[in-house]
Amino acid sequence: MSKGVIDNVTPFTTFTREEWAALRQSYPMEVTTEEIEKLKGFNDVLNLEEIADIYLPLTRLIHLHAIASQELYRSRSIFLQKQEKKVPYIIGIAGSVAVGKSTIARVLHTLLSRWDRHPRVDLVTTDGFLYSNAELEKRGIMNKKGFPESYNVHELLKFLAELKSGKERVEAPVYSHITYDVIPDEKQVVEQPDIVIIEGINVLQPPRQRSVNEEDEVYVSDYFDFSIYVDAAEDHIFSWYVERFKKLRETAFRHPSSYFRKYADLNDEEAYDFAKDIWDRINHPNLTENIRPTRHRADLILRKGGHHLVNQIKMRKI
Ligand SMILES: Nc1ncnc2c1ncn2[C@@H]1O[C@H](COP(=O)(O)OP(=O)(O)OP(=O)(O)O)[C@@H](O)[C@H]1O
Ligand SMILES: CC(C)(CO)[C@@H](O)C(=O)NCCC(=O)O
Repeated sequence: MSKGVIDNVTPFTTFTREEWAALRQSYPMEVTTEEIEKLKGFNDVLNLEEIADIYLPLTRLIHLHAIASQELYRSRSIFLQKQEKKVPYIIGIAGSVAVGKSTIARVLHTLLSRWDRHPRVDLVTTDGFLYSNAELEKRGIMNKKGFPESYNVHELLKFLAELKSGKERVEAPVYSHITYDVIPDEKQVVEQPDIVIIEGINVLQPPRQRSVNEEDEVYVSDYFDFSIYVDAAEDHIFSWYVERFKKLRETAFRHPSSYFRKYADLNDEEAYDFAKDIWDRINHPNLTENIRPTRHRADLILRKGGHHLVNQIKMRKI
């Protein structure tokens, strides 16, 4: 039985695409031309109706949560009779490799920045917290990239703890999909954000080792104010993985420092076989063993069908 359902009682309310899209009418929400340009800039096949029907209501919901959380914070400061440091509202986005997490994270980034109450939105991917290839080789887990043991979770927890303690300037390591490795000495600086979106396959995973000291047993998601799991049928995700792999032959794989340089000239059939091999050996087992089991920890589950169109939304009631 899944963790999200106990004796047929579920903590989620389910919306069809149509029911969810209708929520948009409760508040006038439009996307400006400037926002459309920004969204097209990072993904030119994004469907704008999808932005309007799915992501505008979602950002409105998150906006309401973020405002309520700011109010709660203010009341707490009054109760404690001291001005606490400003802390960001943190959103986690989880899901399989190639399910579309970074695309959704960027859409939310653009749309959430529109509100005066929380204009400073930052986006951080947990890819930067992967161990370097050299370290993965040393540990003999180069073929486990993306598995829980391939991340420096301690560093990720430290980063989140610093953010949530109101530290003014926090740094995160950066990963390159071109060199297929962490970039040495490059850091992403996050300064006094109102909202931080943390996107990665591992963000809802439990600690790997049980701690001797219970107080040390912290989940990455303990730092989240809101979390989203992006879901889709395996065959869709696999086809998006293959499509992206094929597209990368014309772009990232041609880059002089690309790790996959030698694959830039694969024909379609060879590219399919190569992508399928990586999928079968690494990303698919990771999805079934480590990623999908975290689905019901999310506050919201977005389920996508063909063409990346969301066809169902589950929202946590409590
Ligand atoms: N809403 C969308 N509309 C059209 N294409 C999309 C959409 N979302 C994602 N894609 C495409 O699907 C592929 C996977 O998307 P994306 O890179 O966002 O996934 P991801 O979950 O962040 O993957 P990874 O974990 O490997 O970084 C990309 O080729 C992307 O362009
Ligand atoms: C960096 C991750 C783990 C997550 O984004 C993923 O894109 C990845 O590189 N997985 C390893 C197998 C592969 O190359 O697809």
